[in-house]
Amino acid sequence: MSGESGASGAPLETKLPARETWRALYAHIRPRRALIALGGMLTLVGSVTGLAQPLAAKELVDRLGNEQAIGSVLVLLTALVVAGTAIESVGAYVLQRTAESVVFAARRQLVARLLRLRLGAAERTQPGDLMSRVTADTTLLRQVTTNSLVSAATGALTLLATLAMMAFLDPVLLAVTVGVTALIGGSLGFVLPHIAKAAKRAQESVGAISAVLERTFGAFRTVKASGAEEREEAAVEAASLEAWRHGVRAAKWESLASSSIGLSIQVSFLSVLGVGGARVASGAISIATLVAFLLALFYLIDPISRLVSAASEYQVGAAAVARLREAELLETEPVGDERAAPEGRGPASVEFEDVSFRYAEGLPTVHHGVSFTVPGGGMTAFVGPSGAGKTTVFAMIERFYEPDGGRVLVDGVDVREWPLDALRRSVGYVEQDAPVLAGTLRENLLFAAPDAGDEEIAGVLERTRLAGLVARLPDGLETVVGHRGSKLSGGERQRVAIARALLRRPRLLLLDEATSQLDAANELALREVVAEVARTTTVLVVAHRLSTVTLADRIVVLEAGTVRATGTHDELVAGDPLYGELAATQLLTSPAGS
Ligand SMILES: Nc1ncnc2c1ncn2[C@@H]1O[C@H](COP(=O)(O)OP(=O)(O)OP(=O)(O)O)[C@@H](O)[C@H]1O
Repeated sequence: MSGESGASGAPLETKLPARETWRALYAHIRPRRALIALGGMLTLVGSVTGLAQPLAAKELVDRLGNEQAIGSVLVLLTALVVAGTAIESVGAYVLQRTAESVVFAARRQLVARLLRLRLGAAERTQPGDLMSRVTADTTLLRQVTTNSLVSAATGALTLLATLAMMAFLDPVLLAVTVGVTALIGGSLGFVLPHIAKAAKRAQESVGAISAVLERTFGAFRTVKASGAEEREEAAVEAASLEAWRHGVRAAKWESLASSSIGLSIQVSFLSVLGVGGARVASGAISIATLVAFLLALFYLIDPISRLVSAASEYQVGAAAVARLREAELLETEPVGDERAAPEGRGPASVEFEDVSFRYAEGLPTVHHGVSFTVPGGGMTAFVGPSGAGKTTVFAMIERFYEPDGGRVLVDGVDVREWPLDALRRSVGYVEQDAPVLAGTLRENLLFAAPDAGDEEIAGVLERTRLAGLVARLPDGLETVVGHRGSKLSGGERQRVAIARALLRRPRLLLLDEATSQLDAANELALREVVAEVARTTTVLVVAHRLSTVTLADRIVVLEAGTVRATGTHDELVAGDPLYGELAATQLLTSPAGS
């Protein structure tokens, strides 16, 4: 198979209209809106309690002026401060907790979708970029779905309440304040879009870093053997630098936004002091009113800051939500109704009816009307030049891809009518490069059949001639096999993969033989395994070795996406020149066209 899993896919498009961004965002919030409302209410109550403080302070100053007792007002003021702080911190906890839940749910939901992506959709993406969407982008939801939403709501309400109180104190001074603030705050409209753009770029760069890292660690030996460490390092550094640059740019705009609030309050403060002083002198307002107004002005900083930072955070969150949405929109596999599964027993039959297929638009057609029939049981070998479409036959049986024309039938039922789970439960698939996953040997064996018991494992190890290897290993089945099974030999990896497939008790075993040469002992072991499995299961083998083909009950010769001939080894040697040539070289996959 080709289809490298490296940084081969094009990055996904990251544009989402504002309305849809909001809708996607709301979908994350919806299940937890009650808790967010509760957190918001508590925060609001906390802020309102804070807001009562200037009024209490005014009372205090008034009483001082009139030489009245201030003890009770001081107690009230202290109680307000303590209660306000306590309520606010409970509110903050509720919100943070909910934020974590939003992130958790988003991750769970995204991973559930990503694991069910169609192979074609997954191949169009960069795995590292998808990973960063699950890890980094979801984290950004934390702020935007809770804190910034609540900040916006509570900020707006507190702002209104503060303004109302200011109007009550002195409408003229309020007009001065609003005038100055609006003048400076107006510049925000210019700043916010820059934050959104920089945040999006920064997240894309984080995705790019993951993509390069995934490529590097996915092919670590190749990187080392190619002496590519420095180039890979440079690629990560370039992406990191991009992330840094956009992060710094966002920080610049954000600091400009928040300093504009500070500035507007400072200027308002001075203006109110000037205008207010004149009004006190003219007797229009009392000194206590001016003090209360200046305090209220101080309280204006908080809601305005909240509104501005909510707006900034929304811009950052919107970039993340857009990236999550794109990943969610990738096409997933249809599951199908389990109850509709055909009731097959024993070895399964396979039929291709005039199947035509290409991997994607714009790519060459791989199958040009492939037809063949394999009855249940026995072993069928697929041979042909490299690139003839042999592995693709297996991918179609597993319904990794669907034919553009014709039908693929398993047990006489179109694979598109099989529930996917049931289809794949019936099929055991051993890939060409026989991936063994990181973890222990036991974890690898149980990967496809987690419920298999020790006896069953022992039986399969015996059948796949792995019992001796396991006995030799100091930790037996608990031996850690390394990333992609790098601590096992190629032949062992292939047999571990066969053992894994057999534990699933398939009715059809697809074995994509390794092209690499195995030593004589390994090759013999593999032949014995295949011959034995073929007694109880339909075995299809993409064969690269003559020794495998000679065992086959029937052979399908593929060339350039069509079935060229079918028959037994002897029939084909006599009747098909291409097969004769392939067989003569002992190696059944010659380079295409040779
Ligand atoms: N995932 C994929 N996306 C796009 N093209 C692919 C993909 N997999 C295979 N191809 C292309 O389809 C053609 C057939 O590939 P296939 O792997 O089926 O050949 P094969 O006969 O198994 O070859 P080999 O013996 O070398 O394994 C090749 O030209 C290959 O480049």
